[in-house]
Amino acid sequence: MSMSIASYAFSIPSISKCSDEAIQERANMALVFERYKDRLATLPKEKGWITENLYLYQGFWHQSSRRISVETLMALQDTFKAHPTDIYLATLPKSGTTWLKALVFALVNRNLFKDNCLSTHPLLVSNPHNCLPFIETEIFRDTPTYTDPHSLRLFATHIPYTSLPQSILDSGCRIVYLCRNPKDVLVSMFHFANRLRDKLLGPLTFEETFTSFSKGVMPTGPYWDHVKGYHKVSLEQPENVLFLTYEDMKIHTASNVKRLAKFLGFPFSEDEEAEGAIQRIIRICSFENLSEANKHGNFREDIPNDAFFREGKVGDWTNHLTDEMSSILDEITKEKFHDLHISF
Ligand SMILES: Nc1ncnc2c1ncn2[C@@H]1O[C@H](COP(=O)(O)OS(=O)(=O)O)[C@@H](OP(=O)(O)O)[C@H]1O
Repeated sequence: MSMSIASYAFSIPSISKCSDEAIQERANMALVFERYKDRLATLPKEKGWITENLYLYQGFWHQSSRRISVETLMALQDTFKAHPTDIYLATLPKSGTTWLKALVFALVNRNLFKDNCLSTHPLLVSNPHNCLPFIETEIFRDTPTYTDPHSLRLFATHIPYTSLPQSILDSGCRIVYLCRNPKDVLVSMFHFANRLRDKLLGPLTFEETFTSFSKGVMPTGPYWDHVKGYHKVSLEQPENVLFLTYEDMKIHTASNVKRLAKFLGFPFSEDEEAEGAIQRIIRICSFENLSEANKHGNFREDIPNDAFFREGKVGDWTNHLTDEMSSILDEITKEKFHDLHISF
């Protein structure tokens, strides 16, 4: 299925949330948590990273009582209706979600924000997470993000492939999966969790996060099963699922943005390429530009904007993992990915 930009009306999510909406959202969240509390109580649990516990549901570990949580997943599985034209950006947390959201938002909306209005480009005045929502948070909204039934809907999700709401699996919509070296995911998650973790729970040590990660216990982990689920379907249904890696995106950014645009049905014309449209998008979404735009303010009441921007580099794990830790993760990855061609 190929689309042209002209054939779709975009509704860009509203960037500032008024306080009435936020209050309503919190009330809706409380109702969802209440509805699934009995099921939650039956699930095995382990010590959490950001929240006190993680719960094992359908083979993956999830937080509870948060916007992205096991109760939200259950509610989505019960009620979420996908459209065949939806686009989902799937990632394990800390794999480059924010960057991918920015790139996809910038490329599909490129005709709305040309050079002359760059200073007001949504990505340079707001957090990419405001521009492209997670389906996990849609469940709490009274008014859906995309109100126009004909608009193309762009969503992100951390849900493992095998737990996606059935309507997404049945809809034939497109999914982009971004995967990152497990050692950099671990390090990024370690820093993120310690920033966001409730102070009453005390800080996490790197050793304990390493042990949990190796056992597969991290939000929406095991890491390896999450990656394998999407990788398998990208081989079976390449027209529906595009599999990318953060590391390759870093080295070959332009060719990957071009590939993304084609896969999503928004290919760059020769003229656009010649006039530098791809480079413009890459520039807007660079770590430097996005982190500068998100130096201040909060994404949510409990999440500062700058928590999503730390180093933005490949290989920061060398500053955190001992040789022994590195070999252990290499061994697990080799064993779990032995039949896959994924390189970082
Ligand atoms: N524009 C851009 N380019 C490259 N890298 C970027 C960019 N924006 C964010 N980052 C880095 O991505 C890491 C955060 O991961 P996620 O965005 O997946 O986090 S989240 O799941 O949405 O919470 C986190 O990685 P670490 O720096 O290694 O912690 C961010 O710094």
